[in-house]
Amino acid sequence: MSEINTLDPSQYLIKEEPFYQPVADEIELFESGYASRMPIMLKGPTGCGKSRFVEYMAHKLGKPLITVACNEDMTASDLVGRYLIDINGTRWQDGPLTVAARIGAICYLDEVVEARQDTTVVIHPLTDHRRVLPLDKKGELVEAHPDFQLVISYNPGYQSMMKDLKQSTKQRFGGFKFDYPEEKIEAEIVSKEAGIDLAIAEKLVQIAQRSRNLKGHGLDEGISTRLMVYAGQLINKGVDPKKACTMALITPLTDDDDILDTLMTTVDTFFE
Ligand SMILES: Nc1ncnc2c1ncn2[C@@H]1O[C@H](COP(=O)(O)OP(=O)(O)OP(=O)(O)O)[C@@H](O)[C@H]1O
Repeated sequence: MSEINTLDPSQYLIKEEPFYQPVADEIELFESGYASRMPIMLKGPTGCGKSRFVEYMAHKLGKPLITVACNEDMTASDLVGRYLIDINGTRWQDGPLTVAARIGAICYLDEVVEARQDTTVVIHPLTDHRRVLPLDKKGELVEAHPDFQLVISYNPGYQSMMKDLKQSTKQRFGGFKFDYPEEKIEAEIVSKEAGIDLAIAEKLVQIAQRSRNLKGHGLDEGISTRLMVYAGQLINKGVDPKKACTMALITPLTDDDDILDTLMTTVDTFFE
């Protein structure tokens, strides 16, 4: 692929408005943060709407969105770029962070805490008054486009001493604390996303809430909104609700047979 294509912002625009159900005043606050291009951190459990929120905001602001799923094997070069060798010799290829800084995209680093600390520090000069990205290997200093914004997410539940952001990284961001929405709102989200009756969505939420009470008592995480949407989609396709719950809500959650039995009993009380 030629570099011209990589730098075409239109390919990163979100064409259709994603459905996002606000929980409080996060939309207005994010807009205010964006006005000063404040780097933003989204904290919260898996599948609670963080990525959807960023997609929605990128669409609302009319800005391209470049998302990077971070992992522990990721190096700074994966973000910034590297030299590649091909038949024509050596050429530089920008990484996603560099592309975003050049074209003025919102760059979303999902699960940033997974990346090693020596990788995360590359964002430092981009997230203070300098707004620059040094490409050391290339000998170039990229000045961020005026529209560029950095957004990161992480799940504090997975945090350990080894996997945490340095204070010097944390204190470069404004933050939003996400959680699963309150019952009524979550049922509306599941009903709308999966195309099922509100009454059925409410039952799924009840089951999820029971599982969330088991967090720390045999479960690392309770059932997420995402899994409920999966269950709802199966029900929408005519799958028996009990089977849908087993497949989408219960089986992926744990390998502990006792907990699986407990959760299945909960499903039985809501769906005959
Ligand atoms: N407020 C919301 N409005 C609309 N849909 C939502 C909302 N919250 C959750 N969802 C639904 O839940 C799904 C999972 O949300 P999302 O992918 O944003 O999770 P996440 O918090 O980014 O998770 P992860 O940390 O695992 O990446 C979405 O695809 C969407 O169907």
